[in-house]
Amino acid sequence: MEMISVCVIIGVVLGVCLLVRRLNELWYLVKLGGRAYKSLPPGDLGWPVIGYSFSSYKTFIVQEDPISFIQSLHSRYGKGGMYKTHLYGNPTVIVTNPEICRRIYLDEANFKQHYPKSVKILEGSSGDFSNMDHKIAYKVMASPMNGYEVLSNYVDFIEEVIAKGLEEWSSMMREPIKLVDEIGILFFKVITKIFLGSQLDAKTMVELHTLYKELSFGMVMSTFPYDFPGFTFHQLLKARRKIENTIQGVVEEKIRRFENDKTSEVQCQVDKLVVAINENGAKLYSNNFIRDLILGIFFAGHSTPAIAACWALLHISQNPHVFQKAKEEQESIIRQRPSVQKGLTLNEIKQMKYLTKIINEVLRRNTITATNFRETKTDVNINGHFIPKGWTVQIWNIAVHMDPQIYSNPQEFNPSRWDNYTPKPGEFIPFGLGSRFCPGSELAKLEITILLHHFILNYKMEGVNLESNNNQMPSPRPENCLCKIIRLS
Ligand code: HEM
Repeated sequence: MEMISVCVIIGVVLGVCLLVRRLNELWYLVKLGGRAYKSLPPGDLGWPVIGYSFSSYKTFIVQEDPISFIQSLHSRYGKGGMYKTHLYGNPTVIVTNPEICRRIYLDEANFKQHYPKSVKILEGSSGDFSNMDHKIAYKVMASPMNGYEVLSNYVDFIEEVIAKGLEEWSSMMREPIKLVDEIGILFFKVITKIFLGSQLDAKTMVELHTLYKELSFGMVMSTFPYDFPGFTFHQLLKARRKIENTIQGVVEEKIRRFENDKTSEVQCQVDKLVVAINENGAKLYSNNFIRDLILGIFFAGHSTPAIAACWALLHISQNPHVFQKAKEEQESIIRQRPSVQKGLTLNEIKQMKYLTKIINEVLRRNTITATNFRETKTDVNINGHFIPKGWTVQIWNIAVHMDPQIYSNPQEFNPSRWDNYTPKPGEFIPFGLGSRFCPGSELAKLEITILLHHFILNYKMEGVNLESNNNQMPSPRPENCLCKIIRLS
């Protein structure tokens, strides 16, 4: 009798679980209607509210293996490259097929950028930046970082910062350094110079760098975006306010300089924005716009290229044949240099064909921006699959780059796979595509190239532990990589 009761209880519990588990499906079935529901991409909406958020969290944070999440979708629902799911409170379609990723990136009529609230925090608090027409805002962001002439102007400065940085790290030989942080500080110097004209003092630079680290950590961990003491989101807002205050101080100082001295020289992008006026003589960009623009640019402008550069140093140090081939190329370029020439030129950088392959391979193998987010503006039909208006679409750049049908043996770090290889459209998307294509891509590649050039010719690395301490969020990065940089005699 007792046995029967236990079985009944277990049966009821399982039945209830099964029913609850199906509630999300039933909710969308009723909401969309049977036909529309059936033409959604294959997949599973999971539990009510939480959907598959915990699985996604587990694969990124606990297992540090986002590809296993995609592999399980492939094995359960086929390799169509579009899967419905439910993540972080939103019905979501995950896209892993290169052609569909490309199509979504380029389709501004049907898709808009959409990030979780914790990431949107980067837009700043005033709304002046996010409400600005995107084409204008993009031009303001991209113009100081693109084009042959513009970039030529930065080569000397970047080289100086990097050469000094490497020298300092090697002089602290007994103390291992946290590589990704140290490179981040160097690249921070570059981006502040480009946008502010001068560098911030060392203390402010380190403070900002630490606050930005808090920000990126909080953006990931803040699963509940509510501003209550004790919640990560609360800490996130506090960090952002501190960053805003510091940047605001810098912008106001510049405004005062131009007010006090009308002939003051315009030296950098922020100067240009501060003095810009419209046809009626009114200020073109509000102070809040400028502050929020800088807040976002500083975030994007130092951490992502630093992570890529760190991976590059680790890979070449762990692959002696790659290091040797790269060294031969660098030495050959230096041998051809006129004796009067002091430093690198952009023309020399353009000759670094093998180094370019190394950087491409890093951007593929360690896709820094693993996913990008969009939202459907209207009901959309792609390859016979229906995506309802208002759904989130996650473009999985990392899945494209780790697809064995596109890149054989994708786990292998192999710069030579780029010999005579041009990826098909959508198959290599480290910087996205379309109107939101990363405006800092050229600058990032320039910084990484100059760092590798100096490292390969003059230094080596010791004490690397590539296998452990990687972190997948917010970007796949060798978070805790400690190493020594040693100058070759
Ligand atoms: C290896 C380094 C970098 C990687 C992998 C990277 C990746 C990306 C990607 C994938 C996007 C597209 C986002 C989307 O479509 O939603 C993007 C946008 C952006 N990136 Fe980068 N980025 C890097 C370096 C930089 C640098 C150095 C800067 C500038 C200082 C920068 C500034 C930006 C900005 C401002 C956007 C937003 C563009 C917009 O929304 O219109 N990035 N980046």
